[in-house]
Amino acid sequence: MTQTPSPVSSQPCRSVLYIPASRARAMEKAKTLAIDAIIFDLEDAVAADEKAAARDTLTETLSAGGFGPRMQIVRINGFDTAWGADDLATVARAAPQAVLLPKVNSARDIEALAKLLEADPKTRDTQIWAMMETPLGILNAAEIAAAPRMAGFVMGTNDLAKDLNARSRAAMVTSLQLCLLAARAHGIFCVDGVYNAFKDEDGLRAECAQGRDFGFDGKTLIHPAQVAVANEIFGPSAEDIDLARRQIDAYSEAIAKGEGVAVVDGKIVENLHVETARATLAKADAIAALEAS
Ligand SMILES: CC(C)(COP(=O)(O)OP(=O)(O)OC[C@H]1O[C@@H](n2cnc3c(N)ncnc32)[C@H](O)[C@@H]1OP(=O)(O)O)[C@@H](O)C(=O)NCCC(=O)NCCSC(=O)C[C@H](O)C(=O)O
Ligand SMILES: [Mg+2]
Repeated sequence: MTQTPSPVSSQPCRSVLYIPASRARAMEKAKTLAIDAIIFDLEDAVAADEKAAARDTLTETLSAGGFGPRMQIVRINGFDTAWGADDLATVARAAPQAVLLPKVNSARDIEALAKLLEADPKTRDTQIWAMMETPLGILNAAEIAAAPRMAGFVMGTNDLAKDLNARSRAAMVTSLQLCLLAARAHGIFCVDGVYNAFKDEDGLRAECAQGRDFGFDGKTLIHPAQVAVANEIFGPSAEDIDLARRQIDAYSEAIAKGEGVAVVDGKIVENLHVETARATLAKADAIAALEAS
């Protein structure tokens, strides 16, 4: 029997901001930013000799709270490094919603982490997100998405470009789409990689639009200046909402007349388009609720 994937939730995941866990002031600033999720980073953005202090700063910051509805995710170092085990102990103390494992290669990496989380009562409900950034991980995307506790993929396009020896985003499109296929098949979030040139708003806008059209839920970001563009591009526009309402109304009228198909703006509207329209409205409602909170 085929497994029915659970639908991706309407929970907004448009803007996912990385913050080095060593930067207390930046973590404080995040409480004022209109971001849907935060990745508190203990991995690449924190130098080796700052890791221990960053763990303490992170524990204090998350224990103090104040992040409201923003999803809290902690990126730890891998368990093949000297820091992974201590980072996981920090996750148990700081109690974020999710832990993000870098450089995931196979479902075994996730299963091992899930066992560790299961063993500690403080992390029994912690979800797992995976950095998709190695060639082997990309090839194993489907089994990784299906692994226990998996809630989301984050594309690591810097590491992936390095490992592929790629010089363009075009060279990574197959990898991005393999991860999207796996995420959609298993009903988990899939968030696009970062845009490194954080002062180039036009470039960011173009890459966000491409990521949205591919099907990503949102974009990982490295600077507050990138937040507004990601929220705009990955949220339904006024035109999207208007079209969704008109499609739902036209389809209801068609059904009332005993017809299975409506036409809106010269294009057919069937049941499947109405599902998409309802999802658009649900996302718009979720964003409005978030912004009102
Ligand atoms: C890139 C930065 C080092 C720039 O920092 P800075 O010079 O401090 O920027 P500004 O002076 O313009 O900052 C203005 C204010 O904004 C705050 N700020 C800056 N960055 C952030 C942030 N990420 N989150 C929250 N707040 C932030 C500053 O504190 C200033 O605030 P205030 O003083 O109150 O006015 C810096 O932006 C940075 O470190 N960015 C994150 C880098 C990072 O996390 N990199 C790792 C993730 S990317 C990655 O690893 C991808 C993946 O694995 C892959 O393989 O692709
Ligand atoms: Mg990386």
